[in-house]
Amino acid sequence: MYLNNGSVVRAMTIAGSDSGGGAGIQADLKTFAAFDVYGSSCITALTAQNTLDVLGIMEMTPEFVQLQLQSILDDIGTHALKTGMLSNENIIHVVAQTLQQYKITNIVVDPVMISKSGKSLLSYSAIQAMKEQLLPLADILTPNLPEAETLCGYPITTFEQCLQAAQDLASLGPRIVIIKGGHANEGDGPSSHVVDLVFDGENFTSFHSPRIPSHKTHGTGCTFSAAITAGLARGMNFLNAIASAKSFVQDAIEAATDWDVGNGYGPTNHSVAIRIAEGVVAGYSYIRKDGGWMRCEEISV
Ligand SMILES: Nc1ncnc2c1ncn2[C@@H]1O[C@H](COP(=O)(O)OP(=O)(O)O)[C@@H](O)[C@H]1O
Ligand SMILES: Cc1ncc(COP(=O)(O)O)c(N)n1
Repeated sequence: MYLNNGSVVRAMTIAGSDSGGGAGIQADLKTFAAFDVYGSSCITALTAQNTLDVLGIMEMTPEFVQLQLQSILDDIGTHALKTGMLSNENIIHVVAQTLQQYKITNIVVDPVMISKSGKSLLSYSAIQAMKEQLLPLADILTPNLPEAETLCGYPITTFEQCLQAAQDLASLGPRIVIIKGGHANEGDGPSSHVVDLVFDGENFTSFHSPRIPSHKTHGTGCTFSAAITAGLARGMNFLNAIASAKSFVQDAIEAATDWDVGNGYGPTNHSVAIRIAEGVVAGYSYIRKDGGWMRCEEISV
């Protein structure tokens, strides 16, 4: 187990259970283990789910969510924490309250709303609670494109709109916003690269990787945010944590391309070695120019 100053490094996830094992709590704990980080979990809802569909959802009561959080935080503690499927506003409320009460740091919020199979994982009425109560506590917010559109309230179809959306989301509280590009250009056929855009309140960095032509992408968002959380728990700075997470997800999709697990959006393969920011991910930084942003320096973290 990875040690930091002699202490076992711990990470925690607050999310829904995916009975199929590809997303949610199950993906998060597999990712923490791959990063050699001890993982604990608070389950917000059970889903009866496979790679084709979400057949049913059973929500926990807010009281039981709170009890799980207290039981972990009073004893085990955590160096970083992520949220995934939160299901409703009452759960969001107790989660936000408890994170403040225990002064949790290194909080990654993955604003999970809809499964790859198209089912809602967050009630519509909970979106405002997420914006008002949870986003101000987030160190890192990781929406995919449809989630960023919902939180912003406008469509994002161009790179310029994506730059604007990241700034608008940062104004709601998170220190760092990453808009993930897995869903880009879905209407006109996917592009050859997946670009994840990072805004830290002042500067933009974009991470580019080849788009793997695969349907084994169930749980990629959960895996990505869990990998960032594990990186933060291990003491990485945010860019290194994001770079390591992106290469981990890429390798996990690649390693699952010939898997026969399920008949729909198959899970990724978490049994891949982690690469701790070895200059493997190409990215770009941006400078302000003529009232807009210009891509300039190529970076590798
Ligand atoms: N086909 C793909 N090839 C390579 N990377 C991908 C692919 N699809 C998604 N990713 C990566 O997986 C992560 C999750 O992206 P995305 O699919 O947009 O999120 P979500 O799973 O929340 O919908 C991002 O880092 C993204 O770059
Ligand atoms: C419990 C749970 N949490 C999150 C997701 C999102 O993952 P995906 O978008 O890949 O379906 C999911 N399907 N189930």
